[in-house]
Amino acid sequence: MTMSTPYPLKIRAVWYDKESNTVCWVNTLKLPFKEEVYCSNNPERVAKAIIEMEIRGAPAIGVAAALAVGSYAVEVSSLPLGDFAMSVGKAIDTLWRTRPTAHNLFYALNRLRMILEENVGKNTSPSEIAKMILDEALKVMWEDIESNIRIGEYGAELIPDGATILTHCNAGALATSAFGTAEAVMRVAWYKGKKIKVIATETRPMLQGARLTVWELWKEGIPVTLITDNMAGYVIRRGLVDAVIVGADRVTREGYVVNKIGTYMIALAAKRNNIPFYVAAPTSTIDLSSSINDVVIEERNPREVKYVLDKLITVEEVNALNYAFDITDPDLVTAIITEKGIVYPPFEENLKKIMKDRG
Ligand SMILES: CSC[C@@H](O)[C@@H](O)C(=O)COP(=O)(O)O
Repeated sequence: MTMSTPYPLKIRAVWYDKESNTVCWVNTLKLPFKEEVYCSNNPERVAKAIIEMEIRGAPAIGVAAALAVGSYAVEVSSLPLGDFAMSVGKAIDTLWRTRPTAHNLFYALNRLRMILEENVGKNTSPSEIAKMILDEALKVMWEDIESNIRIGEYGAELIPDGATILTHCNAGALATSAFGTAEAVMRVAWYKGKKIKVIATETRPMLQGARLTVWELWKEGIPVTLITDNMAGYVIRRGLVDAVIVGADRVTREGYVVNKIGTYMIALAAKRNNIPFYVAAPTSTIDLSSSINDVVIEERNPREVKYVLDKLITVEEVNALNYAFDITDPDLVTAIITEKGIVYPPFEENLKKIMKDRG
């Protein structure tokens, strides 16, 4: 399955290699210093890559997990049906437990689990089921790329020529399969000739902004300025920012946006200073079945806070908190840019409308 795209896919974060029947990914932990690629169809290895953040960003996690299950299903398709079903079910469970917050992971794995269960019930042969699962995983990947491009096209309309956009974390190609969400908006605006500039926050503790967003925009030729996270409020207050655009890991039915830790403070500053705060997210990130009270905010190893690029920066024994995500209230969000269109408040009502044909 291939797809021609109206814009170049200059960076691929996650893809399928047919020849070796593996999922391949760029190890984002090594960027921007080294472009290291790994390929595997071992669910445990891919799960480790997600947990340790070689692969990160909500859509990229979903696509990688789907392709891991798809390629693994093909790998074990010579097993008898019962053993095949058990092995693939176990692979889905392993990937399910990797990171708890991004909805895309559960969305993608649920699609594959449904195919497995339906067809095991019908006594379909393992090789046919494996093919269906792999095809579905590839569909998840292409849908992701397609959504990113649509998000870019819808979002670019909101961006005035010459605008300075502030973004947080990395919602670029490296957080998806190929094109990005918040960065898709910037890319398309840029390709359409809008002379935008971007301010990227460094995004402690894992530095996705400094390491990944800056690298991606640099490669694209889009002017980018790096700031520390704690500069965002002042930079906005000084009038240096025309709009904020971020991605999301999960959008709840009420329109709460769960995204990288630090997003909430930026949204507050944007509201206070009357600049728009946009969220770019595919519908695979929107979970109408979750209310804000159900959301699990991942807490990661405190070591990530105490060390920067493997260098200890504090007293080794100190306690550190490491919430990976925060929650932005719906009233701080100007609009959510999806592949189906731009959603404005009231979010609870309008998200429902846009999600109607998503099922
Ligand atoms: C298009 S990616 C949107 C989000 O996944 C992104 O902003 C983010 O918070 C990523 O967090 P990470 O911990 O790097 O996986």
